[in-house]
Amino acid sequence: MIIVLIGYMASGKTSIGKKLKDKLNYNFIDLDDLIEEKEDMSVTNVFKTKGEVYFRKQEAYYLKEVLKSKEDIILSVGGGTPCYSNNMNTILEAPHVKSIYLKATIPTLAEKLLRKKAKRPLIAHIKTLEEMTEFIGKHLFERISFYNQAEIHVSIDGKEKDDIIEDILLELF
Ligand SMILES: Nc1ncnc2c1ncn2[C@@H]1O[C@H](COP(=O)(O)OP(=O)(O)O)[C@@H](O)[C@H]1O
Ligand SMILES: O=C(O)C1=C[C@@H](OP(=O)(O)O)[C@@H](O)[C@H](O)C1
Ligand SMILES: [Mg+2]
Repeated sequence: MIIVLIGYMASGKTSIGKKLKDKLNYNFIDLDDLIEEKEDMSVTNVFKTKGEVYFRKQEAYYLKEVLKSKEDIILSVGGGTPCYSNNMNTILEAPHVKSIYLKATIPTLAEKLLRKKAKRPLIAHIKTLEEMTEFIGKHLFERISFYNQAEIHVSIDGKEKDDIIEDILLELF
């Protein structure tokens, strides 16, 4: 089975995916890390030197490549992955795939992202909690219809990573 973790930036896709992999003894792939490895460049530098459109093309290409695998994989995608290039349908239609939305409220995301914005080119320029809250409000509104299509929804607000993993396991098995 391939378990795909989706959700907004800083909802915990990468870090929860890494922990879940150890629990389930699955392989782990982070789509951003895979792109960085293939491009031999950070996501920030791909955005800067090649542009977002190029990044989205690579993202869609490597998503399809990973979903072809027959192995057990936890796949953490980027926050934008489900929202471009028909990728959400690709995820939903792939055989042996379970999609999980790590769902968070705007205040949770704004507070986290203000501290963790440096490596996220879409929000790195945002300075105050107020601006971050306004940006996420608009951005999440554009994206939520994609995220909501995931088969399983798990709320992350106020939870430790281990509690989120428990909730995911309860939903999965
Ligand atoms: N439930 C949580 N409690 C505390 N910190 C968290 C939690 N989930 C994620 N984090 C931290 O928030 C940051 C962003 O998480 P990350 O896994 O990179 O999110 P994503 O891949 O969805 O952007 C990381 O530093 C991570 O360790
Ligand atoms: O939301 C987005 O469009 C993006 C999210 C990032 O991944 P994380 O959600 O893991 O931060 C990364 O793919 C890139 O910076 C674009
Ligand atoms: Mg990530």
